[in-house]
Amino acid sequence: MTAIDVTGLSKSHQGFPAVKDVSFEVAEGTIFALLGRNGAGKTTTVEVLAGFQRADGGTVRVLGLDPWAERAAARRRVGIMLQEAGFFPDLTVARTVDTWRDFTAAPRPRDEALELAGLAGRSATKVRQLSGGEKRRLDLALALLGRPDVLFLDEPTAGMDPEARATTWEVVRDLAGQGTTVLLTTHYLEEAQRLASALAIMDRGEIVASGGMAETLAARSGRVAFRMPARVRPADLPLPVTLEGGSAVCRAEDPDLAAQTLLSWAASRGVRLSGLEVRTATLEDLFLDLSRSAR
Ligand SMILES: Nc1ncnc2c1ncn2[C@@H]1O[C@H](COP(=O)(O)OP(=O)(O)OP(=O)(O)O)[C@@H](O)[C@H]1O
Repeated sequence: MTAIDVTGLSKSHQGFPAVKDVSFEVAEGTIFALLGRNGAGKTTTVEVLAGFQRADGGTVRVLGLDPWAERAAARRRVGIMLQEAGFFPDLTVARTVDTWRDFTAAPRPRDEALELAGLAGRSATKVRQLSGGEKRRLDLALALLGRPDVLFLDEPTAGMDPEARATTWEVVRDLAGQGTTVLLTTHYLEEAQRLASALAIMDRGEIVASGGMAETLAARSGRVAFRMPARVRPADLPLPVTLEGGSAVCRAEDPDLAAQTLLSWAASRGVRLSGLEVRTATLEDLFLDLSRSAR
């Protein structure tokens, strides 16, 4: 079942086309990463999906509902964590959650939400005394209050230390395991690669790559890197390489095969390839390749 369906979405801000003809689908119970450089149009897309902004063109459906026209019905089933949280700084964490609970149908108990978001024990703290990462966690606790079927998380781990990030991703993974559909944006590509089963990369308002995570990465070149041996010139090697620092880097669809070719060449000449590193494409490779070609 498709939980989120975006077809031909476009949205301008004061004449500036922030999102142009964007289409993607998110399957129920999966984690989908919406990625892109600053200003690519991710937040605008999420805000349209969350019903905060009205699309200029195209169709958007969340659980079959139009998030703008059927906002009340959609809101009951989604949890939203945007980049700018509007908290009252003088309220305690507990009061903030309780105030939010009053507006939520069948909310989770306060302590359960705080525990889930990694804020257990901080109930009595005033919001102004929370760190940036802790404020993100409070935001997550509020997004989880209504046991949403769909969660929109716009840079949920911004400002968190590595341990807090890992805990947050664990929560997200558990929620998806229980059937929640999660659409998130993040600049932490390694974590997105581990967490999400599908992705779309946006650039200047358009989608430049999308699909299943595994398939999308498998279709990209992997790389073999090694320290360039003394007295060997790139032209001597059996495969084309680029020099990056002191390393020779060979991009290949099948990096294992490329490594074998290089190693047998080296063995036949009594050359040693040290620091050899073989890996399939990562999300970061894909992202950087796309950014380079977009420049
Ligand atoms: N309210 C607004 N008024 C005018 N321009 C806007 C507005 N909101 C966003 N924009 C512009 O639209 C473009 C897309 O912005 P958006 O916030 O959607 O990008 P993003 O991919 O979420 O970026 P980031 O990673 O920095 O959060 C940017 O060029 C931004 O300056």
